[in-house]
Amino acid sequence: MKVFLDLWWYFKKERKQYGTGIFLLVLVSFLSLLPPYVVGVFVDHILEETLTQEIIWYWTGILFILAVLIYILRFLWRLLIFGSAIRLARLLRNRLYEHFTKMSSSFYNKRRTGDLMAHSTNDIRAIEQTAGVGVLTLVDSLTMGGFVILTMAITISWELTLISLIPMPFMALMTSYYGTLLHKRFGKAQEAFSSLNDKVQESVSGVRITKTFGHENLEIESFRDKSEDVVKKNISVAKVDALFDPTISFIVGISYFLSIYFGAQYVVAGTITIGELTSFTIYLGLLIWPMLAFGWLFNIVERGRASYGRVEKLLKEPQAITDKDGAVSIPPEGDVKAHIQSVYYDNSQDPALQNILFSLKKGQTLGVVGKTGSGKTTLVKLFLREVEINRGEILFGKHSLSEYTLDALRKSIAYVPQDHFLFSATIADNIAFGDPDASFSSLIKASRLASVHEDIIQLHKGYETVVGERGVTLSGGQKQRISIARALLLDPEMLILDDSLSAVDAQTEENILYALRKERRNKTTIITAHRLSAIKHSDLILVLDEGKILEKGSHEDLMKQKNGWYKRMYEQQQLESLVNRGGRQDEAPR
Ligand SMILES: Nc1ncnc2c1ncn2[C@@H]1O[C@H](COP(=O)(O)OP(=O)(O)OP(=O)(O)O)[C@@H](O)[C@H]1O
Repeated sequence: MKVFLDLWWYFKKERKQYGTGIFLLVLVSFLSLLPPYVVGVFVDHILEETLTQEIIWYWTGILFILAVLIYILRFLWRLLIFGSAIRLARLLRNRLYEHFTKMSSSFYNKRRTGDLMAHSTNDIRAIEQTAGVGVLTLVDSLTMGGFVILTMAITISWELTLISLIPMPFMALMTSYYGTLLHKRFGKAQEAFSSLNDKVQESVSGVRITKTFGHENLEIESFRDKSEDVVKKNISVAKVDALFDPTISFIVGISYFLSIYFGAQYVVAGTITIGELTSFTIYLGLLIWPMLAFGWLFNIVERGRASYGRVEKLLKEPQAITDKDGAVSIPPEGDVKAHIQSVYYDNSQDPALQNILFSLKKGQTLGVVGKTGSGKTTLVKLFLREVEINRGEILFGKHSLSEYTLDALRKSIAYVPQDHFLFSATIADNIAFGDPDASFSSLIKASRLASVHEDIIQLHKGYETVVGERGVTLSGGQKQRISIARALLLDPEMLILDDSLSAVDAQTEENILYALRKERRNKTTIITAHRLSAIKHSDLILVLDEGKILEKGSHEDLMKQKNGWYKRMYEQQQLESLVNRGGRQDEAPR
């Protein structure tokens, strides 16, 4: 029952709804006691031959009014209690979602997507059940059970009531035992479901690679295993679940047996009337529901407790990177001065970056190159505060990056990641993602700058073409350029292109870079690349190697360094480009 204490904050918050709902529920329980009493009255009148038409009209009239009243009250309490439970689910779902959006990439590296999806669906549903059906069964089993027992004891016979209740403690023992068993098995079933969810997510997103490697059968087999596991674990839950009803019916059956056996003797002895015994057995029938409800209550509460525990644990997971107290909320603007002594990833002993010093005037372009794994992405992620600097700082405008709110940074900086992502929406919506109110002409302008406008208008519905998983398939280069257009639409103070030109051809790359130089004259740009042509025109170029600066300067400076990495790479790439063009020198050297 601890889960009710855990949810107390919500019950307090919705106290009006829950209070009224519970009051009506208790009222219904109370009103339900009348019909068995009326049946007893009828039986005794029939036996005593005193039943008149007037008595029939009187009591059936009362029963009719009662039925209508109970009908309305039942509708109302359902609305109040279940409505509040649904709102709790919404609240928790939104909290989880909000939390997910705030978590850093290391959180997602540790967690499986399927698991997170299972928490947002199954666990929330189990909590909703606890706050709805759980509250109903708790209140109903206690009040209805209590009222019925009291009525039987007071109005008929307390001795017979005690006798009929003898089997009940066994019911409490059994349900508590089943409840514990269920808790364990439900936890395992939930884990298996998470794992299946994860498998589906992974298989669907990786279906192309699976096909390419001809691993369909292996995938199908592994999916079957997981699915089989879910079935097995759910059946083991169902087995315990299935024990509840028969156990309770059996125990209630014994109660019936005892009350009829002893009740008949009381009637013979004249202690109670036949009408009263009839009422008594009907009351006993009314006890079945509260007892069943009590059994279910354990079941529901156990599930709810497990689920609430998991959701709470997730919500308590701290955000790795948060705003400082009194952080500056004005979006940064101005020069950049980086003085990075070291940057470590959580799980790593070696620094991902060390001793990176450079300055950039507002409006300048920084090019970052280096071997794969040299730290280029890590460096640009510092600007977004996706990764934190351990020692040192980066000044952007008047303050260090860590002194701005994350919101302010996001407003100033637009980032085009290596692994671009398009939503299942129209191209227009994808581009307008950062500014849904942007005018159509600004979308076109951004697309032109990103050299993707011509490609878009060739599609059958132009900007209204749906892309992403359910839409047309675009080439890697087209997706990259749409991602660039999405960032350019914001006309950000700082634009970061993280190897974002890798999938476009040399000519398109040249066009985009030319457009950026022209349009973003006063705005800062950072470009990381493997192809040196993408950063050749930068005001400052950093060559990184194992997280350190190997070379630093403009293209001209670096070309002067004899046997330098940059010079060698540039010449090699020039040669490759020449070979690719079939030895034609007609294009400008890049
Ligand atoms: N989330 C992470 N956790 C731990 N180590 C990481 C993480 N991300 C990157 N690294 C490590 O940090 C180093 C720099 O990686 P980074 O991605 O910045 O290199 P990069 O130059 O951008 O590489 P590429 O050109 O392949 O994109 C690598 O050794 C990498 O293994």
